[in-house]
Amino acid sequence: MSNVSEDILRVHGLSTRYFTDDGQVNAVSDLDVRIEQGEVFGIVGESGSGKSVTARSIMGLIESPGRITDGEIWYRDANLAEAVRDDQPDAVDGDQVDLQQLPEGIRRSLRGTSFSMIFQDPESSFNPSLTVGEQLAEAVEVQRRASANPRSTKARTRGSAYSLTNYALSTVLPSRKYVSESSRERAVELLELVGIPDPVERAEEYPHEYSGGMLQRAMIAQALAGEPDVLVADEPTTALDVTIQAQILDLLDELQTQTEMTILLITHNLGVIARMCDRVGVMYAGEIVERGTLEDIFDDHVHPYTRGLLGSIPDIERAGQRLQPIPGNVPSLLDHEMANRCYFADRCPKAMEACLSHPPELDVDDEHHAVRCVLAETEYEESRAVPDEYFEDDGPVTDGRVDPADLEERPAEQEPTAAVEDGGGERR
Ligand SMILES: Nc1ncnc2c1ncn2[C@@H]1O[C@H](COP(=O)(O)OP(=O)(O)OP(=O)(O)O)[C@@H](O)[C@H]1O
Ligand code: NI
Repeated sequence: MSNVSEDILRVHGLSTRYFTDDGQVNAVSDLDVRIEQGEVFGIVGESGSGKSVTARSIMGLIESPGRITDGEIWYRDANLAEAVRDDQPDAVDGDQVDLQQLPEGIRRSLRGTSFSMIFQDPESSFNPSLTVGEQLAEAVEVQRRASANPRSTKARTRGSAYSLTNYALSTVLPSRKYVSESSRERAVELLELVGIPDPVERAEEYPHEYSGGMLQRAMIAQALAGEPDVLVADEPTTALDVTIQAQILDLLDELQTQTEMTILLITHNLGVIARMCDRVGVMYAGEIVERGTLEDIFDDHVHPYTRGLLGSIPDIERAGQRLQPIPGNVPSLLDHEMANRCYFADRCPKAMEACLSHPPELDVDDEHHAVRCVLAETEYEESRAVPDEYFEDDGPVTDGRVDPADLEERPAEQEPTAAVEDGGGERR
């Protein structure tokens, strides 16, 4: 694991809302995350818990009717800090910069070079009418221009002025005819790096000529073209079949080791978390409800929701047994339908009177392990339990159970990662 306290990213009090015709959707609320340089940080939760909105907020990719309404996103980059300091002193703290306070042009210039994102659906990342090689070469070209910008140490010693304008100008998308031969060569190298056979030939092919797994690899190559410090991977393997899933996870793991980049990995699959991550945040209803190391989450969890997620993992040793989905529905995130209580209380087997006010985040035993649940401080007492009938009129009638597919898309016998249940042999 990486050195303690070298945070590359520090998200504080992040709230992202969507202002829809039905009302305000509280997609992400008061979210805190610290990600250390070089670690793989996982975010896990059921569908609709706000994982993708968190990822897009960090990337600066929230579109109307959505908006980040609150919070800070501190990113550690000494050269960026120096470039910004004069114009926007409030946005700088030592070698960290609050991305939320940067003009959109600067924020945009960081995408691809400082932050890259890969998605569940690789088709969306490629233009169907250009070859994969051409598109990768363009991505490389953007990076080449960016590294000629004042942020690089080389430019700095040559005495270029640090300014926000230089930043924005340096990463304007090049037109295709200016893509250099060396960028084309680098594109082929990238295809090779992500394990695409015959990369010279494959570079000449169009996206539709690639299989799903190959296109996923190509998208990873595209994300790596800018040598990003932080890779945000949103369900990068969900759409793939299990063997390919395992290969892509291996590839990400290998690339992470080679490049020492930091990865924010989003998934609803705790098996993927166990296999890939150093630390985890469990999301529910737009909040991180429990976070900590793998041990904290898998062995010493406090939140009944975390317990519930673990119970819903297919168990290889008990193959054939039914999953235990968490009863009840994910809550509405519409502001006017959210009661000011623990959002999980209506599904929680241990809901007590204290859960009827919204819990703050509480430390468990060390600085890494924190939970939004009164059980961090109080023992469960049956005499204080909220009666089952209490929540029956609270919001829409539940139609029974959560679809286990929301939590785990693969049947037990195909599950690629048994690490969750086998005592953690594959955990790092
Ligand atoms: N463009 C949008 N307009 C309105 N609401 C949105 C929009 N995008 C997301 N939301 C809402 O934000 C909430 C969180 O969505 P998000 O996509 O982050 O969930 P998720 O945890 O990534 O789920 P999944 O596992 O299904 O991808 C949901 O209630 C969703 O309806
Ligand atoms: Ni999502």
